[in-house]
Amino acid sequence: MSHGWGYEPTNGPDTWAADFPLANGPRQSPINIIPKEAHYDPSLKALKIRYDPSNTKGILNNGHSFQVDFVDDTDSSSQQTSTVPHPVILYYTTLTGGPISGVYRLKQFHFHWGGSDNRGSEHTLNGIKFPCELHLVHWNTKYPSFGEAAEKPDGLAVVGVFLKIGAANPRLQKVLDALDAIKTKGKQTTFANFDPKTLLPGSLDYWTYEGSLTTPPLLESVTWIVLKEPISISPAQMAKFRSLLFTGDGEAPCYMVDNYRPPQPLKGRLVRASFK
Ligand SMILES: NCCOCCOCCNC(=O)c1ccc(S(N)(=O)=O)cc1
Ligand SMILES: [Zn+2]
Repeated sequence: MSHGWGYEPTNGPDTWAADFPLANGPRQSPINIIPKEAHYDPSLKALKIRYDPSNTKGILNNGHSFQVDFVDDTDSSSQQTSTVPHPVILYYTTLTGGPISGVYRLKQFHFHWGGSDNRGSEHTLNGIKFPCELHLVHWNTKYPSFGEAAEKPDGLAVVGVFLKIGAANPRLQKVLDALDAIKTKGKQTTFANFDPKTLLPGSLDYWTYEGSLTTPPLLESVTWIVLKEPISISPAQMAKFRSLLFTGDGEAPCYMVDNYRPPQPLKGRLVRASFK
């Protein structure tokens, strides 16, 4: 029985408003970015992504995409074991600067992609779709948890990176090699320390606007930071993404492709550019 939101005709983006009325809200994502209509804002700071030897928690096929999860809380469970109190030293990957104030902590990154190279990204540039888009999801540490932050207008910050077809990207290889172990919905596997900064392009020039989660519950809590410079992915590496399944073990297999929401109305929002 097919239930729950997805990307098929019966449960895809055009049907989401029925269960998630925010779908027609005033600050929905993604959007089409028109560089000529973006406003250069000299007060925007440079993005600062500080990678500490943070514990990459694992990699998961959640039935909509796959995500690499990071330790983003003081893991209380590990403090219960020993009788002798020991400091649990946890490092976090944090985002500061840019359009945001305060410290946002990386929770996970994931991708959206198409069934062929002419589509797949969520944000578009002058109406152009890229074959794939990376999202690095961070939450504002002024709130106690991701779940709480996700309900606040300044709770989340997602860095979006376009991927374009080109030479094989060695930085993706470690992620790609893990996909064999998470082919179907619900599968997860461990994933050793991974430096998410290695996935970023040379330039951190960006566009920024106030938006939302691009999947249900579509919460309007995201400051979007979309990088101007894409990173590369090869056709063979794209094929690896497309070999994942939306479906779980034992279900009729359905390839995980076209897991992107199309651009939403701007509704008067301003898109600012960090560069001229
Ligand atoms: N009170 C509980 C609220 O829970 C938070 C809601 O999020 C549930 C899971 N979804 C996500 O975490 C989530 C994260 C990022 C993106 S996206 N594609 O906008 O980057 C989409 C979805
Ligand atoms: Zn996303």
